[in-house]
Amino acid sequence: MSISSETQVPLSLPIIDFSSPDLKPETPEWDLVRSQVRKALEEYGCFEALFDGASMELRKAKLLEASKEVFDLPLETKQSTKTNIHYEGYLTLPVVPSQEGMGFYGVDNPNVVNDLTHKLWPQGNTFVSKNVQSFAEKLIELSLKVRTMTLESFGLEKYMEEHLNSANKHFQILKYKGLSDDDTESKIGFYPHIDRHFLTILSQNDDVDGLEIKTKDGKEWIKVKPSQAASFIVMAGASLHVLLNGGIFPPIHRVITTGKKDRYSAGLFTIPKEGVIINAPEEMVDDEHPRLYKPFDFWGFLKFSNLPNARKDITDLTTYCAL
Ligand SMILES: O=C(O)CCC(=O)C(=O)O
Ligand SMILES: [Fe+2]
Repeated sequence: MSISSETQVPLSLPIIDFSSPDLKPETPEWDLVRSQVRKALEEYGCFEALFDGASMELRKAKLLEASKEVFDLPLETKQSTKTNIHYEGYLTLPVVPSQEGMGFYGVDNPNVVNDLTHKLWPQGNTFVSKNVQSFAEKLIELSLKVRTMTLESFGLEKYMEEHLNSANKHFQILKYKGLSDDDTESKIGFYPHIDRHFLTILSQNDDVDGLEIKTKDGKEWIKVKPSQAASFIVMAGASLHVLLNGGIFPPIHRVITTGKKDRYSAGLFTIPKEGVIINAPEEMVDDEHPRLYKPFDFWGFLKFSNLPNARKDITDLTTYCAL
């Protein structure tokens, strides 16, 4: 049988394996993975990472249970976690009412997770806090490897410590309500956007897909179908793009809800600390690569790109930096 010219293999993301116990700096294995990371971030702005197979599968299952416990609480209880920090506590977006999130800002501090679970359950909830923390810890480990490799691949070792110290770790669990019986078509679960911070690591539950990532040429959406249960999507954000003077790019992505089942996902976000000014090192600037952005204040950009007329794509960055 001949294959029709219409038949196309669906696009997929590069897959990079971080699971080897020998993956340590200054080994041939590290250098190989580092070059794969660099290529993927240049060409796709993201990749699928395999990391710690069996242990992550178990952690993922526990996190799913913990997420359900959180989102099953009464709305008022969830709302009581809100503070004046943008990322902290319960979060909903008026334009996408089917989505809700719970954010642990500064997740590497055990008090943050404990305090938040105590707001949700006066007596605390060890199952939730332990599992949130241990899941986030593994993602922090992966994000540290990716950030280190990325800076090394551009020869920016001398800025490593400063960069690694310049970010807070934020962990968020998310729920997207499945379609109701009246819904006849798929719905937007999360509108198309670029992430604004340095780096995102996403974990979607295998049985409900929905994440789609736009190709660099802007022509196609890649439907993300993780190749294994224990895999994660690593994605560059606008702040990393600014730091590397455009050396990598932040991809546009969205979530589409197609089935009746609720979708749960979780992410680790590496967010520039307040007061940090991001400026591409001189090593990243030459005649062929003129400086793209003036010194960049992430928290100012966050406010700007939250305004109702923001486009949620890279043009927000160019507009903000031209002000
Ligand atoms: O739920 C997802 O898979 C995507 C979430 C996302 O894009 C975000 O939180 O920025
Ligand atoms: Fe995102």
